[in-house]
Amino acid sequence: MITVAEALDHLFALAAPLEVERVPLLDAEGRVLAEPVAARRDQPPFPASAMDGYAVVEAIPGATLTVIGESAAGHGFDGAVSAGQAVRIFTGAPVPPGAARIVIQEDVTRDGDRITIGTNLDENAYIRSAGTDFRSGDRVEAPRRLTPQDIALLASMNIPEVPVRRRPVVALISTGDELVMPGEEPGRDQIIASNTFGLHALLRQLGAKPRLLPIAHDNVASLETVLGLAEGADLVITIGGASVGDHDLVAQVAAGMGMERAFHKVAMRPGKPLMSGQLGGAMMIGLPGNPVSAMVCGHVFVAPVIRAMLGLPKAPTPRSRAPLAAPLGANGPREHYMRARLDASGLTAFERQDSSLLSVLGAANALIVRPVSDGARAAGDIVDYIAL
Ligand SMILES: Nc1nc2c(c(=O)[nH]1)N[C@H]1C(S)=C(S)[C@@H](COP(=O)(O)OP(=O)(O)OC[C@H]3O[C@@H](n4cnc5c(N)ncnc54)[C@H](O)[C@@H]3O)O[C@H]1N2
Ligand code: MOO
Repeated sequence: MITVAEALDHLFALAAPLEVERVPLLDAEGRVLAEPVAARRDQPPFPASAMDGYAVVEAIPGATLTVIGESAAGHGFDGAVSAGQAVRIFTGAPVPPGAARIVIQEDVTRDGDRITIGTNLDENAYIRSAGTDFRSGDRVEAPRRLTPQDIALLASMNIPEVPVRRRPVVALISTGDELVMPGEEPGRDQIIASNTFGLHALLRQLGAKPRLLPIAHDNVASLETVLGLAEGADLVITIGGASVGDHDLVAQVAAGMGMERAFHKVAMRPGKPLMSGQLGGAMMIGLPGNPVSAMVCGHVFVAPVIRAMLGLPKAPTPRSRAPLAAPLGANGPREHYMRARLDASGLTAFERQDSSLLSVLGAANALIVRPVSDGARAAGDIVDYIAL
């Protein structure tokens, strides 16, 4: 069995960044910017007022000035201001040449076209110089996943379209005679397919395009048919049938269809029967069927693969560190991803860690990562975890 780190290296070797496509800014949220983008203008493009008030050369307390015109946002004043004069100005409007500061209207009394400057002045100049936000040519660097804040910045830079990585198309295949879809009537020995749904949601969150294929039965012909339907996907994910039982046929069938296997079995818990390889033009990952195993492998392996396909750095799912709120026994020979709850007192692993328990996974907000052969841990010890 290989380690989790070795498995990730194999997966990264198979996961190439996808092509670049251009999308309108309105469709760019959550997409991964593929190339740096440069601002097409300065912002603000002119010195702009930060307040409603009067643009003046100098603000002498008690002085009286003549208002010679108005500068509003979108309609600047056509001229300059000289000593003894003021231009009525509003937030965002161009500051006329000659003006050195804005006196806010709260500090002024007005009588017709005359203003008198108050004696207790707010000293701020309230002028935003041209380019204080960004200059033409300033860059938004790539790769980065675009946030709503990034979209606002790019719009301000006058960039209507951005280059992003194509979303990876991921075929999701559940395998097993015992499975029916949610909403269907299960037979006596049947259960509901849950893993495909959890992974579908995870893949969407990661920015992939999941395609749910029909459930494959536990026989060679059915598996071949459904794997055939995955044609055109960038990544094929099978769920279940990965272990050693008589009906665990995924590795055998995939091999028969020409899969070049990179590895099968990883020293982790849950998730041991994980496999991966190259199947035709697609990368393939075979996930274990136990529901928690499939979801944990989704976070630990599928997520980094999708990020790599999107052109983000090839890196494990980020870990954080926190103290244990309760002690933990020693770990065995497999890296253990323990379902846990993180709150103000620290991390508490759930009592029940069986890999079939989706109710426990659903209650967890963290996976404590126990290294191979980690000794017993006391409350207060700092450990690694993955946030869920
Ligand atoms: N003798 C051994 N038995 C098992 C071993 C082993 O090393 N030796 N490994 C165990 C481990 S660890 C895991 S994990 C499971 C995984 O096996 P498979 O990948 O072959 O999964 P299945 O046998 O098909 O299913 C396991 C379990 O999960 C349920 N399942 C499967 N798919 C779904 C789905 N899409 N949605 C919901 N539930 C699903 C299935 O009904 C089974 O209950 O093998 C152990 N056995
Ligand atoms: O590795 Mo299995 O995934 O422990 O339940």
